[in-house]
Amino acid sequence: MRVALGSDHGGFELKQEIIKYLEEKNIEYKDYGCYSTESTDYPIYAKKVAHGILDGECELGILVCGTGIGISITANKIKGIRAAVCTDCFTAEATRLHNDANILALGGRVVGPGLAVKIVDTFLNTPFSGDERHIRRIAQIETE
Ligand SMILES: O=C[C@H](O)[C@H](O)[C@H](O)COP(=O)(O)O
Repeated sequence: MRVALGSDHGGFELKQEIIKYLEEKNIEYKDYGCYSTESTDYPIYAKKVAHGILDGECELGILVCGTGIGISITANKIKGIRAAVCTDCFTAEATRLHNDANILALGGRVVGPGLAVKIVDTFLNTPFSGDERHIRRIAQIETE
Protein backbone atom coordinates (compact mmCIF):
# COMPACT_ATOMS: atom_id res chain seq x y z
CA MET A 1 0.00 0.00 0.00
CA ARG A 2 1.14 3.54 -0.80
CA VAL A 3 -0.14 6.44 1.28
CA ALA A 4 -0.54 9.99 -0.04
CA LEU A 5 0.39 12.67 2.48
CA GLY A 6 -0.38 16.37 2.46
CA SER A 7 -0.47 19.23 4.93
CA ASP A 8 -0.39 22.98 5.24
CA HIS A 9 1.87 24.77 7.73
CA GLY A 10 -0.59 24.04 10.57
CA GLY A 11 -0.24 20.32 9.95
CA PHE A 12 3.40 20.15 8.92
CA GLU A 13 4.83 19.06 12.27
CA LEU A 14 2.22 16.37 12.83
CA LYS A 15 2.80 15.13 9.28
CA GLN A 16 6.50 14.67 10.17
CA GLU A 17 5.41 12.42 13.09
CA ILE A 18 3.22 10.44 10.73
CA ILE A 19 6.14 10.06 8.32
CA LYS A 20 8.24 8.66 11.19
CA TYR A 21 5.51 6.12 11.92
CA LEU A 22 5.18 5.11 8.24
CA GLU A 23 8.94 4.67 7.93
CA GLU A 24 9.09 2.54 11.10
CA LYS A 25 6.33 0.33 9.66
CA ASN A 26 7.91 0.23 6.19
CA ILE A 27 4.77 1.69 4.65
CA GLU A 28 5.40 3.40 1.32
CA TYR A 29 4.24 7.02 1.04
CA LYS A 30 4.37 10.05 -1.21
CA ASP A 31 4.53 13.47 0.41
CA TYR A 32 2.74 16.05 -1.76
CA GLY A 33 3.83 18.94 0.50
CA CYS A 34 4.03 21.37 2.10
CA TYR A 35 7.67 21.02 3.16
CA SER A 36 8.05 23.62 5.92
CA THR A 37 6.11 25.57 8.54
CA GLU A 38 6.00 28.63 6.29
CA SER A 39 2.41 29.85 5.89
CA THR A 40 0.64 28.35 2.89
CA ASP A 41 -2.87 27.43 1.67
CA TYR A 42 -4.38 24.05 2.56
CA PRO A 43 -6.51 23.64 -0.64
CA ILE A 44 -3.32 23.18 -2.68
CA TYR A 45 -2.37 20.00 -0.81
CA ALA A 46 -5.92 18.67 -0.46
CA LYS A 47 -6.25 18.73 -4.26
CA LYS A 48 -2.82 17.17 -4.87
CA VAL A 49 -3.52 14.28 -2.49
CA ALA A 50 -7.05 13.76 -3.84
CA HIS A 51 -5.74 13.52 -7.41
CA GLY A 52 -2.90 11.25 -6.27
CA ILE A 53 -5.56 8.81 -5.07
CA LEU A 54 -7.92 9.20 -8.03
CA ASP A 55 -5.01 8.76 -10.47
CA GLY A 56 -4.05 5.53 -8.72
CA GLU A 57 -0.66 6.73 -7.47
CA CYS A 58 -1.71 6.00 -3.88
CA GLU A 59 -4.54 4.00 -2.32
CA LEU A 60 -5.25 6.02 0.81
CA GLY A 61 -4.40 9.56 1.90
CA ILE A 62 -3.70 11.48 5.07
CA LEU A 63 -4.24 15.24 5.14
CA VAL A 64 -3.28 17.48 8.03
CA CYS A 65 -4.09 21.15 8.56
CA GLY A 66 -4.62 23.08 11.80
CA THR A 67 -8.00 21.50 12.47
CA GLY A 68 -8.36 18.93 9.68
CA ILE A 69 -11.49 20.78 8.60
CA GLY A 70 -10.46 23.10 5.75
CA ILE A 71 -8.34 20.45 4.12
CA SER A 72 -11.14 17.84 4.34
CA ILE A 73 -13.81 20.24 3.06
CA THR A 74 -11.62 20.86 0.01
CA ALA A 75 -10.89 17.18 -0.60
CA ASN A 76 -14.56 16.26 -0.28
CA LYS A 77 -15.46 18.62 -3.14
CA ILE A 78 -13.65 16.24 -5.49
CA LYS A 79 -15.83 13.42 -6.84
CA GLY A 80 -14.71 10.03 -5.57
CA ILE A 81 -13.03 11.40 -2.46
CA ARG A 82 -14.38 10.54 0.96
CA ALA A 83 -12.32 12.39 3.54
CA ALA A 84 -13.06 11.98 7.25
CA VAL A 85 -11.83 14.20 10.06
CA CYS A 86 -11.09 11.94 13.02
CA THR A 87 -10.06 12.77 16.55
CA ASP A 88 -10.36 9.24 17.92
CA CYS A 89 -9.78 5.62 16.91
CA PHE A 90 -13.46 4.65 16.99
CA THR A 91 -14.39 7.04 14.19
CA ALA A 92 -11.22 6.17 12.24
CA GLU A 93 -12.26 2.50 12.30
CA ALA A 94 -15.92 3.24 11.56
CA THR A 95 -15.19 5.50 8.62
CA ARG A 96 -13.16 2.75 6.94
CA LEU A 97 -15.70 0.00 7.74
CA HIS A 98 -18.83 1.98 6.85
CA ASN A 99 -17.83 4.87 4.55
CA ASP A 100 -14.79 3.36 2.82
CA ALA A 101 -13.13 6.72 3.51
CA ASN A 102 -10.10 7.13 1.30
CA ILE A 103 -8.61 10.10 3.16
CA LEU A 104 -8.04 10.59 6.87
CA ALA A 105 -7.92 14.24 7.92
CA LEU A 106 -6.25 15.29 11.15
CA GLY A 107 -5.84 18.55 13.01
CA GLY A 108 -2.26 19.33 13.89
CA ARG A 109 -3.55 21.81 16.48
CA VAL A 110 -6.11 19.34 17.82
CA VAL A 111 -4.60 15.90 18.38
CA GLY A 112 -1.22 15.14 19.90
CA PRO A 113 1.27 12.96 18.05
CA GLY A 114 0.68 9.84 20.18
CA LEU A 115 -3.05 9.76 19.55
CA ALA A 116 -2.64 10.82 15.93
CA VAL A 117 -0.35 7.87 15.18
CA LYS A 118 -2.87 5.47 16.75
CA ILE A 119 -5.64 7.00 14.63
CA VAL A 120 -3.45 6.61 11.53
CA ASP A 121 -2.66 3.00 12.45
CA THR A 122 -6.36 2.21 12.90
CA PHE A 123 -7.33 3.92 9.64
CA LEU A 124 -4.67 2.19 7.55
CA ASN A 125 -5.31 -1.25 9.04
CA THR A 126 -9.10 -1.32 8.84
CA PRO A 127 -10.57 -2.61 5.58
CA PHE A 128 -13.94 -1.54 4.17
CA SER A 129 -16.56 -3.99 5.39
CA GLY A 130 -18.01 -4.43 1.89
CA ASP A 131 -21.52 -4.76 3.36
CA GLU A 132 -24.30 -4.25 0.84
CA ARG A 133 -25.95 -1.46 2.85
CA HIS A 134 -22.72 0.50 3.01
CA ILE A 135 -22.04 0.02 -0.71
CA ARG A 136 -25.56 1.28 -1.43
CA ARG A 137 -25.13 4.37 0.75
CA ILE A 138 -21.69 5.23 -0.64
CA ALA A 139 -23.14 5.07 -4.16
CA GLN A 140 -25.84 7.53 -3.05
CA ILE A 141 -23.17 10.04 -1.96
CA GLU A 142 -22.19 10.55 -5.60
CA THR A 143 -25.68 11.42 -6.83
CA GLU A 144 -27.35 14.84 -6.38
O1 LIG B 1 -9.15 24.67 8.29
C1 LIG B 1 -8.10 25.33 8.16
C2 LIG B 1 -6.86 24.96 8.80
O2 LIG B 1 -7.03 24.64 10.14
C3 LIG B 1 -5.67 25.88 8.61
O3 LIG B 1 -4.54 25.15 8.98
C4 LIG B 1 -5.72 27.17 9.42
O4 LIG B 1 -6.83 27.94 9.06
C5 LIG B 1 -4.43 27.97 9.24
O5 LIG B 1 -4.50 29.11 10.05
P1 LIG B 1 -3.35 30.20 10.10
O6 LIG B 1 -3.17 30.70 8.70
O7 LIG B 1 -3.88 31.24 11.03
O8 LIG B 1 -2.09 29.53 10.60
